Amino acid sequence: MITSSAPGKIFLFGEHAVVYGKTAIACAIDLRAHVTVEEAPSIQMKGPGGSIDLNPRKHPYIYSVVERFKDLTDVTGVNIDIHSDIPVGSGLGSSAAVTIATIKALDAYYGTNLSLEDIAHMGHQVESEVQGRASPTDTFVSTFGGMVQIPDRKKLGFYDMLIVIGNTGKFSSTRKIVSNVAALKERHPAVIGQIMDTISAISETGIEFIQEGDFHTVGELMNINQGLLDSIGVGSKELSELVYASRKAGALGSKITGAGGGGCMIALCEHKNLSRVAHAIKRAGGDSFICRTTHAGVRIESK
Ligand SMILES: Nc1ncnc2c1ncn2[C@@H]1O[C@H](COP(=O)(O)OP(=O)(O)OP(=O)(O)O)[C@@H](O)[C@H]1O
Ligand SMILES: C[C@@](O)(CCO)CC(=O)[O-]
Ligand SMILES: [Mg+2]
Repeated sequence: MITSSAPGKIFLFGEHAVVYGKTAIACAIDLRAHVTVEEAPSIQMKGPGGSIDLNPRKHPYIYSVVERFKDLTDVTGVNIDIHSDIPVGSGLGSSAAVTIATIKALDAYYGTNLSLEDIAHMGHQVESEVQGRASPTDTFVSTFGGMVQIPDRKKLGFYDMLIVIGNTGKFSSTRKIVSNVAALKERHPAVIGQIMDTISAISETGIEFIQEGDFHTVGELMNINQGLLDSIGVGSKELSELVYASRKAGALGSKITGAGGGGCMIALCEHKNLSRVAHAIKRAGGDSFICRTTHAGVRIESK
């Protein structure tokens, strides 16, 4: 029996634009997906009512991972059991964390000796297949941990940032939102293209201020990024309510994280107003919790 785990993530800047090769900054967080694999008569997923055979409609990410292992090795029966701390369909990279942790667990189980680069690459292929379009961000962060710049695949230094996550509790499918943005871009290529370029410029400017530790300016840039996310149709009334409540309570900046449409927003805070912001998000109807950024990427927990 082998157990692995991989982290979820937040986007400080650049979701959606990064799907079109623009710059984004994302960071791993201390919510993880845990995957246990053990010998079984067929390829199965453990569920609440017992184990069932792996099904591409019910388990698209895991199915795609297993299909890729069939190209690498002789895939024998295995039971896959997922326990994840990461809310599903909420912008915190649950799909990537589950995908990357499963790749690592199967790699150890079948002895395929994949490098971290191989794992991130396979994870990106899986997300691209299931989502239709995907940037390498979520799978890269989940593999390597820490703060990263995409598409350069560059690990930035570690910055201890105080973040409150606000969850609207509304499920959103990244696949669907990404395809809505693609359709909008097709209808208005020049307009949306320029918005994507501006988001890229925000990410690049943001890196400088993160490195200087000027979090007031980082927050200001997050607010500008939020306005542009709204403009490409990935906001919602509930997300905006949490964003404005957090700013009124003193957040330095706040924005959607991940695909949007529902799911989570993040608020960058100073120590003195962390709990005020967390309470304000709750009063505005969201669930809220303080998030720690983490160095730790994918790893084996036990063998
Ligand atoms: N604990 C889990 N067990 C099984 N499948 C999961 C689990 N968590 C996530 N998934 C898979 O990931 C899908 C959600 O991924 P999706 O990309 O839409 O949202 P997300 O990854 O949470 O958010 P984002 O991509 O915006 O960061 C689920 O529908 C499911 O297929
Ligand atoms: C919306 C998006 O930019 C982020 C999802 O976490 C999609 C992607 O990068 O694949
Ligand atoms: Mg996802």
